[in-house]
Amino acid sequence: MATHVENPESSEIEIDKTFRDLGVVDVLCEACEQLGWKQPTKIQIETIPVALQGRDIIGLAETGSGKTGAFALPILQGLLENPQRLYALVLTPTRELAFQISEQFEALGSSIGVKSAVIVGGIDMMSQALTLAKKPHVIIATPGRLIDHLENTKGFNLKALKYLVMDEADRILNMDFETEMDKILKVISRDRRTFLFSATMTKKVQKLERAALKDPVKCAVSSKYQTVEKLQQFYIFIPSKFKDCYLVYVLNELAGNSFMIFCSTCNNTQRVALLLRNLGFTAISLHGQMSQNKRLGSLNKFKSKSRSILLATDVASRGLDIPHVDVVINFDIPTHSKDYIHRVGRTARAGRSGKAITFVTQYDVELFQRIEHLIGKKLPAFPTQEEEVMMLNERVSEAQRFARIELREHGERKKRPREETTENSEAYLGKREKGKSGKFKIL
Ligand SMILES: Nc1ncnc2c1ncn2[C@@H]1O[C@H](COP(=O)(O)OP(=O)(O)OP(=O)(O)O)[C@@H](O)[C@H]1O
Repeated sequence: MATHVENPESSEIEIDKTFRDLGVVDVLCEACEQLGWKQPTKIQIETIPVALQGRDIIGLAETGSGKTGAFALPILQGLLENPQRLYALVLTPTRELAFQISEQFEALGSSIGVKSAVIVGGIDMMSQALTLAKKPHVIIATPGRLIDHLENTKGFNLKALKYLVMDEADRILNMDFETEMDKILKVISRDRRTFLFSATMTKKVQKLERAALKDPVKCAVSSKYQTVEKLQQFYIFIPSKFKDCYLVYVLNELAGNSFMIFCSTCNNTQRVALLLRNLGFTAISLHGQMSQNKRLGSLNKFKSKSRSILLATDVASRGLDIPHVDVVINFDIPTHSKDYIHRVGRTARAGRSGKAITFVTQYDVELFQRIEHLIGKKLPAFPTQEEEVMMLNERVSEAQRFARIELREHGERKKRPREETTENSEAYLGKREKGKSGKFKIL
C-alpha cells in the first residue's frame, strides 16, 4: 500500500458520540438531523474536532463513510464564524461529483444561507458558470485551466480563499494536473487550511503533503484499504466468448435490483447498453464522450429509478452517492486495482448492504489476483448454472447483432452532424471534449 495514514492521537475511535460532542454548532447539528444523520460516522468523529481547531487534514476512510460531511461541516462552521464570499475551493475529479458535493453543501448550509457554485467542463461552460456565480462562498470545481479562468474573472480574489479541499485527492493528482496544482497553491491564500480526502491514497499525496500542508493530522479509520463490511463480493470466471451471456444471466438471476455496470471503454459501455436494451432491460449509459447534459440526464434517470441499469466507465467510479444501487458489476475488470475499491463502493453505502460481482476472463487473472491482494481477501465464485447461461446464447447473439448495426448507424450519423438524432443515439454521439493538450479525454 502506498500511503498508510493514521491518527496516532486516536488509535481507538469512540463511536458513541454526537455532532454536538464534536464541537459542531446547534444550527449545523439541526441540519444534520434534518438529513437523517443521527450520529457522526467514524471519519467524522476523527476529523471534525481537529478541523475545527484549524488543522490541515489527510483523511482516509472507506467508500460511503461520510467523508463529504467530514470536510463540509467544519468549512460551514468556519463560514458561520467569519462570513466571507469565496471562502473555500473544493476540487474533485468529475463533474457529476462536483454537483453532488455542491448539493451536500447547500443541504447542510441551507439555514445559514450558503451559496455554492459548480465550475466544471470545457472553456465555454466554465466561463458561463463563472458569470452566473456572483461570488459564492464555496466553489466546487474540476481542475483543468480553472485558475486561468478564475484569475481572469472580475471579482474572484483567490488570495482570500481560506480552505482548499481535494476530494478523491489521489485521483486528482493522477490526472496530470501538476502544473495546475502549482498554480492553485501559488494563488490561494498561504494562510488557508488544506484537506485531502479519499478512500485510497498514492505517493503523489505524500508529495503534495510536503509541498502544501502544514503539520497535517492524518486520520484513518482503518489500517488498510477496506471494502465495506456489508458488501458481498464475488467473481465469475468466464470464457471470453460468452462475456455477454453471463451478464444477461446475472441480471436475470438478480432481477428486481438496481445495477451499476462498469466497462473499460466508452464504446463498450454504449455497446452493452444497446445490447441490454435490445433484450428488454432498462439500461442507460454514462461516459466521457457524452455531452454534459446527456451525462447529467442519464444519471438523473438512474437516480430517479426510471432506469434500473447504469452502464458506465470509470467516470462514475468515484464518489457518486446513489443509495439505491444494489449491485455493482465489473463487466470489464479495472486495470488499476484501487479503482476496484471505488467501483464496488458505489453500493453498500452508509451502512447498507450490497453485492459486487467481477467478471474475470483468462486474460484478467493477474489483475484479479492484484485486487484480492489489495483488499486482503479471497473472493468466492458467484454460483452459475452453465446450461442456463448457454441457453441464452441464441437470444443474446441476435441482440448483439442488432447492437452492432445500431452502433454502426450511429457512427455514420456522426459523420453527418446536421442530421436529427434520437434520444438513445445522442448519448453515444455526445460531443467529445478536447483538453488543453489537444488529447481527447478517455473516461
Ligand atoms: N453521520 C451520518 N449519518 C448517516 N448518514 C450519513 C452521515 N454522514 C454522511 N451520511 C450519508 O452517507 C452517504 C455517503 O456519504 P459520502 O458520499 O460523503 O461518502 P464518502 O465517504 O465521500 O464516499 P466515497 O469514498 O465513495 O466518495 C451519503 O448519502 C451521506 O448523506
